Amino acid sequence: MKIALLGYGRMGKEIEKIALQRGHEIVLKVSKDSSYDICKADVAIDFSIPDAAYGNISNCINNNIPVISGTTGWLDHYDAIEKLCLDKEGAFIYASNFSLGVNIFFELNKQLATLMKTVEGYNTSIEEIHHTKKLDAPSGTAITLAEGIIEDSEKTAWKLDGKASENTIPIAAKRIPGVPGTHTISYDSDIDSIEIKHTAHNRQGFALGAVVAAEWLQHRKGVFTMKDVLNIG
Ligand SMILES: NC(=O)C1=CN([C@@H]2O[C@H](COP(=O)(O)OP(=O)(O)OC[C@H]3O[C@@H](n4cnc5c(N)ncnc54)[C@H](OP(=O)(O)O)[C@@H]3O)[C@@H](O)[C@H]2O)C=CC1
Ligand SMILES: O=C(O)C1=N[C@H](C(=O)O)C[C@H](O)C1
Repeated sequence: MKIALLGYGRMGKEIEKIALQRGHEIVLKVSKDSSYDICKADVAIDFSIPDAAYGNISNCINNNIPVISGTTGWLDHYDAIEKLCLDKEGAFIYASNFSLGVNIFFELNKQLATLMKTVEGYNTSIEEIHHTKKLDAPSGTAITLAEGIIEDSEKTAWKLDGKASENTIPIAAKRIPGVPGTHTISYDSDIDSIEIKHTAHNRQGFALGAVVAAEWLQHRKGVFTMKDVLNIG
């Protein structure tokens, strides 16, 4: 597969290593806001910055190139991308987190939320820890986790770094040098606490998931998620 890397930072470089190991070719490496010819690629993988993701993704779809995006912090435009992709009969996958472990964790989070609905007296909260270079907060993964809880509980919204009301889930975003990504869901009562936690030890899982998703998407049309790719949930 000929892959275009839209964003050649920490993730772009990690994806390059894994793509080469799996026998693919990197035909384009884009960093900064520059013009580029996407048409030489079979598939594009966007791990750029929040302000650039919409432009990168729409450029791919308009040129009929299947595109994977892992960039977080641009989801105000997600519906517009979904519509563009369906109108143009393109192929697109967004995931806040491409790692297999986190996608299993997403399912575990939903199952725990369903169980916790049956008991009283627990306060729900989410904590995410990332490296200090991260541009957005809360993390896309923390938002997906909050949405998973909201789907099957009385909670209706999440709130960053503030005091949550009864129906909102507080998300604490911490920044510590070198941390690839740690997410914890806690249910605390006066009697006890229940926690589930995912810790990424490095970026390999995110990168492998993105390359596997690109391989899966190459010959498909439509808007998909990692649940489709991994066939879980
Ligand atoms: N979904 C997932 O599994 C994961 C998602 N992420 C997300 O991926 C994104 C990238 O993370 P990370 O690699 O750590 O960040 P980096 O800051 O290391 O890389 C971002 C890259 O995007 C480049 N860039 C800037 N403007 C543009 C543009 N217009 N078009 C293309 N590239 C551009 C930057 O170039 P320059 O340095 O020259 O400015 C830089 O190379 C973040 O949103 C992060 O949250 C991260 C890990 C996993
Ligand atoms: O910026 C990062 O590094 C990460 N971003 C993603 C997110 O916002 O959830 C995924 C992962 O946690 C690493």
